[in-house]
Amino acid sequence: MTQAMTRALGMMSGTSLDGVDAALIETDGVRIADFGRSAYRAYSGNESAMLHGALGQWQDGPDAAEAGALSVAAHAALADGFPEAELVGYHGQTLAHDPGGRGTHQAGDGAALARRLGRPVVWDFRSEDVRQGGEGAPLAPFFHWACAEWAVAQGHLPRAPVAFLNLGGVGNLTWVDPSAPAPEAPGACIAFDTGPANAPLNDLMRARRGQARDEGGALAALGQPDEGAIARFLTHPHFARPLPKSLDRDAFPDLAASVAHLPDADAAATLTHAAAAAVAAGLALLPQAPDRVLVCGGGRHNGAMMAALDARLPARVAPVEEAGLDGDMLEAQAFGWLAVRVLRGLPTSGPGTTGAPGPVCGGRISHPGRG
Ligand SMILES: Nc1ncnc2c1ncn2[C@@H]1O[C@H](COP(=O)(O)OP(=O)(O)OP(=O)(O)O)[C@@H](O)[C@H]1O
Ligand SMILES: CC(=O)N[C@H]1[C@@H]2OC[C@@H](O2)[C@@H](O)[C@@H]1O[C@H](C)C(=O)O
Repeated sequence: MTQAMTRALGMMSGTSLDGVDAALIETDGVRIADFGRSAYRAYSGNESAMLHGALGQWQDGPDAAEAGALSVAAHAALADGFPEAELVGYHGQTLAHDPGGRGTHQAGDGAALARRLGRPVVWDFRSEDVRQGGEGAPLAPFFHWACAEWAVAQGHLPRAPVAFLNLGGVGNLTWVDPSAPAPEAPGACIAFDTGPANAPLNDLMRARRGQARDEGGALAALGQPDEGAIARFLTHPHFARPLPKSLDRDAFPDLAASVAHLPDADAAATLTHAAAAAVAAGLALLPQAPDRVLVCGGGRHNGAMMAALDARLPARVAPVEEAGLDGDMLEAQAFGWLAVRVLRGLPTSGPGTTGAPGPVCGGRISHPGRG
């Protein structure tokens, strides 16, 4: 039986703390019928500074309520431009993530957003997975299965295993078999957080140059990576952990310290190559290497990062646009697609993606007027 399609708006504000992405998607929570328009709202300097100051805080932290209110207001302003969306998927701002300890914290009250928008909002996507013993992240992998299935149907990809690599503040990778009948089917998706991606590089650029990022990878392209520092970085326990696994944004404090003595360009090149080396270390743990790695997220705009991946991965590396997808909006689309899955009672994660013991139906639905 064919399920009705829902037009959902997915919204994501990632670990880079640069702003909020929003994108429309039409789906039954399994297949993608259509992608829609999208928008981005950058955080102001003050907003970004506020959120940076709140990083690491839990629900009872001194700035958590203010960060949550900021997040709700920013998302509401963006969602107002999408009156056609029947349902909203709201990720919230991750401030802390420690699935084996205190849990995971995405600031922002979805019930407040639902009241403000007068539309149902699906939110708190990660807690249930953590409660059931999973990592709570990454959650885009089931959507990567849907993207692969869509791209195969459109003739953009062969029906063969492929990997999606997201390079945000943190990196995550999904190995997908588009022949699998559903994302929760055993063997359909294997996913994990690769390591730091852009966050340490952004922090370096902010500290040394007063800039938000290494535009295009121009600075890193002028430097030489310190291979000794990269080899030490790869001794971090994360890289020996079995898949799947997730990370907090600031899980690698020693990495920044290891480039402190280097000139700016060499420091940028080292952090860029460290991100790529982390991906290579993760790929080596997969039972079957993909022959193509499709890159999404802001890091694919960094030429030095793409060159480093090309040099270090045993696979062909290409932006996800090669498969007809929008690499800047994939995560926002993911949370629209996941919102529809929550509405339909379908699983949002499972053993292959978060290490949960079985399929997990995560997410909470808040209806306007009902809380
Ligand atoms: N033109 C560019 N040149 C260099 N780097 C870029 C460019 N555009 C984006 N980036 C990098 O990508 C980052 C944003 O990526 P993205 O929006 O995918 O991350 P995010 O959604 O915040 O994070 P996450 O995937 O961790 O949740 C920027 O902070 C910057 O480091
Ligand atoms: C806890 C958390 O917010 N994790 C983010 C972060 O940013 C990238 C990586 O680390 C990934 O695990 C996740 O985001 C994406 C959207 C995910 O869940 O797939």
